[in-house]
Amino acid sequence: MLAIGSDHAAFDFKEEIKGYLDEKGIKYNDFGCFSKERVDYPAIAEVVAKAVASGQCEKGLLFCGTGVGMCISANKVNGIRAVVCSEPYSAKLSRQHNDTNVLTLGSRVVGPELAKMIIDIWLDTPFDGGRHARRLDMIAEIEKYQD
Ligand SMILES: O=C(CO)[C@H](O)[C@H](O)[C@H](O)COP(=O)(O)O
Repeated sequence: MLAIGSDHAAFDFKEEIKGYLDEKGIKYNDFGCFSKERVDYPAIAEVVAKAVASGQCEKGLLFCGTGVGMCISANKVNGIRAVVCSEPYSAKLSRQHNDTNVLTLGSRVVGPELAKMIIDIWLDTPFDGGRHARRLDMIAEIEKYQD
């Protein structure tokens, strides 16, 4: 189960991606927003990130105008490794090396077809583990100091 969310800037974009996920038979929980009325992206990022961090959802997809605000906000939740991507290479490597669990995209940056390609490769690429796991452990240690 994916957790997905957007602000108003990416509402139509989210609807298009939901249709794509439906075609592929990928289940998701939409945490909003539910119209084009202006909303503040941190509120959406927080609920999606917490759904992932708690294990309620396996991974998260967050969309806003640039993907940047969603990425910054999601990464404030302990256990979240969010990446903003506008091309598939970083999406793939973020899974292999960083085990990212939230992908953010900018509806004002990437078109829907490129977005679908990025989402596909991000969802399909496993974490490599090995030396990369040690580095994720180090990131988790940094989180502990913030409590
Ligand atoms: O948070 C953002 C930038 O990092 C997103 O792009 C938002 O969608 C954007 O800031 C919304 O801006 P608006 O002028 O309120 O549409």
